[in-house]
Amino acid sequence: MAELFKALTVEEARAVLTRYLPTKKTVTKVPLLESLGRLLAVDVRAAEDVPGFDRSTMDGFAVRAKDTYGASESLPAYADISGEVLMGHMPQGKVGAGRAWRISTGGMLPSGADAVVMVEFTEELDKKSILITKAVAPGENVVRKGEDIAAGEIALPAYHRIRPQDLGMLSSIGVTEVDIILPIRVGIISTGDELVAPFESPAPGQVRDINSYTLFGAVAACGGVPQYHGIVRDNHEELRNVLEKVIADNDMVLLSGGSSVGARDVASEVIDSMGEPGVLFHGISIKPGKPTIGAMVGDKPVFGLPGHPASAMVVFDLLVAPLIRSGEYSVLEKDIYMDYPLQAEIVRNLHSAAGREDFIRVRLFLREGRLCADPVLGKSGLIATMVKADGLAYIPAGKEGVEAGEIVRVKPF
Ligand SMILES: Nc1nc2c(c(=O)[nH]1)N[C@H]1C(S)=C(S)[C@@H](COP(=O)(O)OP(=O)(O)OC[C@H]3O[C@@H](n4cnc5c(N)ncnc54)[C@H](O)[C@@H]3O)O[C@H]1N2
Ligand code: MOO
Repeated sequence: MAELFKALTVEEARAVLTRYLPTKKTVTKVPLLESLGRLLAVDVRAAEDVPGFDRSTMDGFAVRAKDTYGASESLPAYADISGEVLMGHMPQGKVGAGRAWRISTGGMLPSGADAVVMVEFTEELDKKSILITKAVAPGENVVRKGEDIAAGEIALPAYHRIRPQDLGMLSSIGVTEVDIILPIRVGIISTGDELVAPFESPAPGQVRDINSYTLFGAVAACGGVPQYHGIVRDNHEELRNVLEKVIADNDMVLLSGGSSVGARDVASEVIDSMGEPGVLFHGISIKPGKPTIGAMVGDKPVFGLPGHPASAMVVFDLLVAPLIRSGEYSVLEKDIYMDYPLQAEIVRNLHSAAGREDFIRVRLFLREGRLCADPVLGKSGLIATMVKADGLAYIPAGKEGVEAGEIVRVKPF
């Protein structure tokens, strides 16, 4: 069992978890329209070219580009109209020298033609002939066969999370069923004698449960399947019994509260007693979120998140979200800066102890075109601080605070 509050750095916590995390994934087939937001289990290759033929991207005339060379308004090129492309049909015939075929946007280019002149750059002399007032280069106003994706190419790689545009790509290559990784089921438990459900009226000394709800939303937002398991009292026996069932029913468990060092803080002892290897660390050198427990019970990660609502969300974001999102546990080793893509000017001085990574809730705004981050003041027990914030700013361990005007890295919510 890990020593109480021998705090690890985030990097160390990620590394120790990574050592124990399972690599297995469960794969299932779902209809294309049910795959949105899921992770692909395998590389998906295109079996055929898309488009399957050269297509016009404009309404106009299909021509041989070289017949238009030098054409201008003052010296137009002349062409005979020798055919018309019907949408959805293969043109019967060939575009010969000095000829043009009427074509609509999306129509199949007739053989012989290699470009399309937009209708705006033509003048119809009569039903049979046009003047072309602008030259086109070969391939102009045309999408080539296989230009969207070529037969044999990987359309989408394994572990890719399917977005709306990916549904379009899959439909274009005729994929109607998709192999996805089954989303991680995450059991959520709130602990505390003071907690009541949201539909209850809290008596003096009681508060409504917040963490089950924020964590439920956070799991779903990452593409996991949250399972609400309610409130458990600060009691060894009760927590053990609930935890046993929740671990059995899920791939991962999130407990919140009882992770500190108080007399009622039972989480660490109970988690450690559930099975090997047990608690891997208890305490991370971050603010907020120091009293965090990371454990594995068999091949299932179990996290004891701090009770303060903002702290629980910050730790979730740091350690839990990457696991759920990626479906591939090794991503925990990724550089933290990858997650903080924005650079913003902090607008107040902030203190931070050296040797501790700080995650500051910030409001974002633009000042004279520059992105600025204004820290949201308030304790980590206040959910309103998360509600008012637009993101988290990151202060690395090596820094003893930041001064107004300094650039910080920010992750938007
Ligand atoms: N002497 C010390 N006290 C505390 C320390 C410390 O280092 N020494 N750490 C503080 C920090 S930082 C945090 S964070 C909290 C962590 O506490 P626990 O994880 O043990 O959680 P609890 O004591 O059960 O609760 C803390 C706080 O959060 C409220 N809470 C808990 N669960 C929920 C929930 N589901 N919904 C809403 N609010 C919740 C609870 O009522 C407490 O107010 O410990 C500090 N103390
Ligand atoms: O870590 Mo506590 O989480 O600072 O509020």
